[in-house]
Amino acid sequence: MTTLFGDDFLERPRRDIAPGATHVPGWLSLQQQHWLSDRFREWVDGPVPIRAARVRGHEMSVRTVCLGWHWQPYKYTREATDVNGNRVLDFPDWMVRLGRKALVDATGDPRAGDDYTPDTALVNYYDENAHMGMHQDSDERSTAPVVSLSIGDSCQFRFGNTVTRTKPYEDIDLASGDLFVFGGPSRLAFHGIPKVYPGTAPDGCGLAHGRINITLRVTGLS
Ligand SMILES: O=C(O)CCC(=O)C(=O)O
Ligand SMILES: [Fe+2]
Repeated sequence: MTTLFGDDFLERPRRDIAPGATHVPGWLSLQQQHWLSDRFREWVDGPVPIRAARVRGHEMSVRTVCLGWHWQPYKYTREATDVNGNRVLDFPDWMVRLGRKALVDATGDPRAGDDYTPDTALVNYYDENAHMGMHQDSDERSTAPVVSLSIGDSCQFRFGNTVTRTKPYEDIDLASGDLFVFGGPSRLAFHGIPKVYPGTAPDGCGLAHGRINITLRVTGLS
């Protein structure tokens, strides 16, 4: 029998990791994960193909496609000048609503999303060998929170401090459907993905291999 509040739910409660940083396991239903996986395939086939950004001459192992604004190290542009020059897809209205709901659910404050209008999404794809080094999300001019969604294989997520990319940090597993929000005093915390756990994507999430991560952000640009 499957129950709504089975072991998985009880073992992985919502948890504050640091002030302003909250992990909400299982936030997206399987159906929502599947729907987002389908959208991912449309974005990949959009005007700007998914690509590995080059950071100081090295290709990242993660590949990224963007909505609203195109991120390239270390700026946002409307046109993907480091790919094919095309303008990226518009940021969808439903993603604004999704971001607002995420803040409400992560904080428990029904008003937490009222002033939140994300205008860019970085959509990352990790194959089984991909990882992301410790970094800050600091190319945005706004201090509004980052909303992060995970679909597919689980990964190890390292969430650190705002001063150094080294310890203290905490390692947390992010699974398919999980929400992670970091804002306030944690907005500029260093974080990274040391590894993906291949073969851990749940049946029905819409992704057979690898991991999709979607981060919603406010660029502060106009
Ligand atoms: O994949 C993740 O969960 C984090 C991605 C990330 O930190 C980023 O895109 O800046
Ligand atoms: Fe990041």
